Amino acid sequence: MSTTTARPQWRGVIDEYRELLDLPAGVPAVTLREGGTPLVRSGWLSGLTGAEVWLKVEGNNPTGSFKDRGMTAAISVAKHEGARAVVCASTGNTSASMAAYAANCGLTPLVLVPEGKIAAGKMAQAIMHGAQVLMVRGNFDDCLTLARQLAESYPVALVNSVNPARLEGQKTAAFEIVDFLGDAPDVHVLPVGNAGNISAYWLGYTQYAAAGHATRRPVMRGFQAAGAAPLVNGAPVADPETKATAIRIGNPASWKLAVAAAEESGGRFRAVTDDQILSAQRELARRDGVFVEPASATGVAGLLDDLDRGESYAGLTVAVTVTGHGLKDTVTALEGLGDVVDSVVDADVADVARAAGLA
Ligand SMILES: Cc1ncc(COP(=O)(O)O)c(C=O)c1O
Ligand SMILES: N[C@@H](CCOP(=O)(O)O)C(=O)O
Repeated sequence: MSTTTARPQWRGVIDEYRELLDLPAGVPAVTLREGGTPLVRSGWLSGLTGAEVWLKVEGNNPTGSFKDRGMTAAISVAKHEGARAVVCASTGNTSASMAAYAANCGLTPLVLVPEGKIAAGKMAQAIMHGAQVLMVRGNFDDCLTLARQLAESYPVALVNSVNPARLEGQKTAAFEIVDFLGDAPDVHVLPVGNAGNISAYWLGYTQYAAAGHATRRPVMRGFQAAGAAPLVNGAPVADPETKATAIRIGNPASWKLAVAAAEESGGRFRAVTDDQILSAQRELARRDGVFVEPASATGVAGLLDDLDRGESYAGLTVAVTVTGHGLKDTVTALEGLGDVVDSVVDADVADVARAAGLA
């Protein structure tokens, strides 16, 4: 008989951090064991900056993005409170996540997305999990307005990040970073779209520091795509445009919380171009082996842009959230590479060796 003791499985963010989350007492967790994502040291960025740069790889969540941390909480509460159907506006990831968690507990998912602006992988996820997907002639901000109106007038629970349970779940990423590093980083860098995530991280770092688990809170630096940078411009953008479709958002719902996070932490928002984002995405894949979707590389692009501007990160500990998996949007990833099939060869070792430059 084997003497091996079974290792306890990661329980998902609600049961790992329940006492720190402001959720209804004893709410049963609808979980796909989200969270517990790796913090990978970036040799490339650490070398460039002279800092210790850690990537919080949120693409390793069950549906491939950080949204799962918030969705386990929002769907658990919705189910507990007797909802039968859930709705979200989405640029893709929220819908994939909502649909998966709704499927897991038997809720009916309804998704509103901007027509023609959703990466195929994300659309496939929502559809495979049984969501009804309605494509709206409008942008994400229009979709969110519609989703709010639906939830006000019809029996359907809204699970975008305006639902407070979402931020409760998402703040667990900050807890995990502190748990791993032993303290908060000096600086935290991340992409910003609807601005729920930067707000959730700040809540998490603040709560953990207040509870004595960290001696400090990081400086929060949020980066947006230049064509969709309302927080940088200080005004909503009517027609946001960027190849990083996940953050193609002109009027972030958590605007005030995000600005408070930046101001209270001594941080800021800056914009980077689509070329910078796509280049950062490629470099991260090639140099660190971490394949993220375009929007997810926005923080890395921002860090590189800061270096170009002469900003120093030397000697600091820096956390960079890379928010979603690269496989969600392979079309945009490959678009910039031209002909990706190097050459076709015969099934012949000499031919292969020649083509590979070995002979
Ligand atoms: C992959 C990805 N990264 C970043 C963001 C931005 O996060 P937030 O909307 O919480 O600012 C989103 C969604 O907006 C996203 O899907
Ligand atoms: N990028 C998001 C936009 C909606 O954000 P949410 O956090 O408010 O749900 C998406 O994936 O749809």
